[in-house]
Amino acid sequence: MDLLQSVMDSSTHAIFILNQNGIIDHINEQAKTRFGLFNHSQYSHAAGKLEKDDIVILADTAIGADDGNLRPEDLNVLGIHDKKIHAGDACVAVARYDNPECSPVYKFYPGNELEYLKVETEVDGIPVMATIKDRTILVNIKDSQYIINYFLCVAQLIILDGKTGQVKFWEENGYTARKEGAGDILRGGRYIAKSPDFELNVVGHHFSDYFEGDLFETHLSQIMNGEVDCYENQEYRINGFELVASLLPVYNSGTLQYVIVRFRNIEDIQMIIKERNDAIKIVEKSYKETRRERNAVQDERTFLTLFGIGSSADSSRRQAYKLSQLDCNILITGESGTGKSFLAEAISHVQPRKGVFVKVDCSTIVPTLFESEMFGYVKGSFTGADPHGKAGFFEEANGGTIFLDEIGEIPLEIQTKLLNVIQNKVVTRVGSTKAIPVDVRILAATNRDLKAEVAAGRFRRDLYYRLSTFTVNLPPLRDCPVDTYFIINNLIEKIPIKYGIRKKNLSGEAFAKLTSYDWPGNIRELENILEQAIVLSDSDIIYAENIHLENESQMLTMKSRLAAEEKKIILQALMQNEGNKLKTMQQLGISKTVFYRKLKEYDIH
Ligand SMILES: Nc1ncnc2c1ncn2[C@@H]1O[C@H](COP(=O)(O)OP(=O)(O)OP(=O)(O)O)[C@@H](O)[C@H]1O
Repeated sequence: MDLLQSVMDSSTHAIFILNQNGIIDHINEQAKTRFGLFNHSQYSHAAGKLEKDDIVILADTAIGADDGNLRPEDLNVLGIHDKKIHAGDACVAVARYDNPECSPVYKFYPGNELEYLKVETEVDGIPVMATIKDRTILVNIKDSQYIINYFLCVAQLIILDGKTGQVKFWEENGYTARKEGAGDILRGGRYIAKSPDFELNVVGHHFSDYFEGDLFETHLSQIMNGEVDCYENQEYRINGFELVASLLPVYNSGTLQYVIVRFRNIEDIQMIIKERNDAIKIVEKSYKETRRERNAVQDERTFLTLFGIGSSADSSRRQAYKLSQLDCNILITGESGTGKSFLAEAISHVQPRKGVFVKVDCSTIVPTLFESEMFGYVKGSFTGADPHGKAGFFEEANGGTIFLDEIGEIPLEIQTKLLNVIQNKVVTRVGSTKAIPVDVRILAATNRDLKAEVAAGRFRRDLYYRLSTFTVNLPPLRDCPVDTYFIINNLIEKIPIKYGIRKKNLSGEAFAKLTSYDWPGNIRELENILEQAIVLSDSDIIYAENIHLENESQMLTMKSRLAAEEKKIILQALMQNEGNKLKTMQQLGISKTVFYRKLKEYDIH
């Protein structure tokens, strides 16, 4: 055996080496096993085809998928003419081939959500049982058992000789490569002999002669044409198997010589796919169950889907939806990053009130400009003002909604004016005495404990009661881990769109890593981590090692360190300028707005 072959065989990966024309030059033992290129069982059968009166046992988890393109009409040869059976349905049947006088025994299950399907019968005194359960197809014929495990879909076809009752064919891994899918055989195709020493020799043949997969073929031809450098850890469907492969070209003096096709360790992949499918199944199940209970309007469904129907934080979101339909003011509370702004925008989309949505981040407004920014000013009110005067945020939001984010930051004197707006539905511009009527819905949010702020005299009690009549509290992510599933699902759709990249999938392990973390930074932190993982990972699958939770905390530390440095610089500059703020901001080269925001952020008086 040559050295290259020994090296390849010692790998845990399935490897093919293709020449520059796509012809298989080398294949290792793992690849032969993976694709069923040799017979696993100790039994043999001769080559042949279906004959009239043969007994056929068919168990297919999804008609038309990984079964040699079986079509519902192909079942006619088994005496099954059922218009209710469609492509994608699961089906189990025991029947005679090409004998219209014999009635088939069969069951089918619509769609691909099959959990259990079983047929038990007797043909010519031979007991037969075929079951699809727990990702396994099990067929019992007298005392023999035939088992095929699957992850997405598979079909088992067993043929008993119509005269002798002897088993003359059964499916084994590799049936697609051998063109022995159930569809091929029911349509009259021949099957080759199996024996314990049988091996299908694919070396010297084009890869696509035996292995089918559209995306894989596209990528392979891109590599062959030199359009793409390489593909690493991409998800492909080949001969019905979900696989992860890398396509690595080998050049000699600038000319393509070979393409190494390396499939990741099979056990790994099967585990990853199983974990992911299980996790998704659990989520989908709880989603469907809750949906079944409800008979809600489309808007409510869309609204709740954003946050995860059936999640533990569901009650606050349902409450938020109900409140959105009333024209009342709403206070949204919750720790930083729990999605308060996101919820406010969602409310504005589903509420009956139309008009503009004006978002105001109260923490970024310089105290001296608060009044004019909020309520506007008339011409000549103060130096530096727009000579024509200006409408404030409330006037801008007239007829629509204003979202006051970080409402706990509003200075006391402005709180009084805000109360006036709420009670009398009018605003008075700075420099004017004229009251302008405004019709505005107020949504407000804070991560502060406003009750404590009231007790400390920093927030007006009457304003607090006005705002908090309808309060929605968003719990932190750690208190409702189920929400993480839904948010992850939203984010893995949203992030690739934001960055204009392909959608990526999470491995089961990555999913588990994300859901077992307690997310002190809530959804914002989860979003940052997922963004990093999705944008920076090279493959279409996000593995656990792509999720950098520790790095994130280092990044936060870095952020807080930078903030501490910035505060130090501002304090030093203030000292040098003996507290003169104008001189300090000039020395630092920052605008008045930024300077005052920093003073506030770092609590410098
Ligand atoms: N249900 C959700 N699905 C997807 N992304 C979400 C969801 N809720 C929030 N986000 C995202 O999480 C991030 C943080 O949300 P948001 O800014 O609304 O939090 P917040 O509570 O207002 O934070 P802060 O108090 O710090 O202002 C945003 O980027 C937002 O788009």
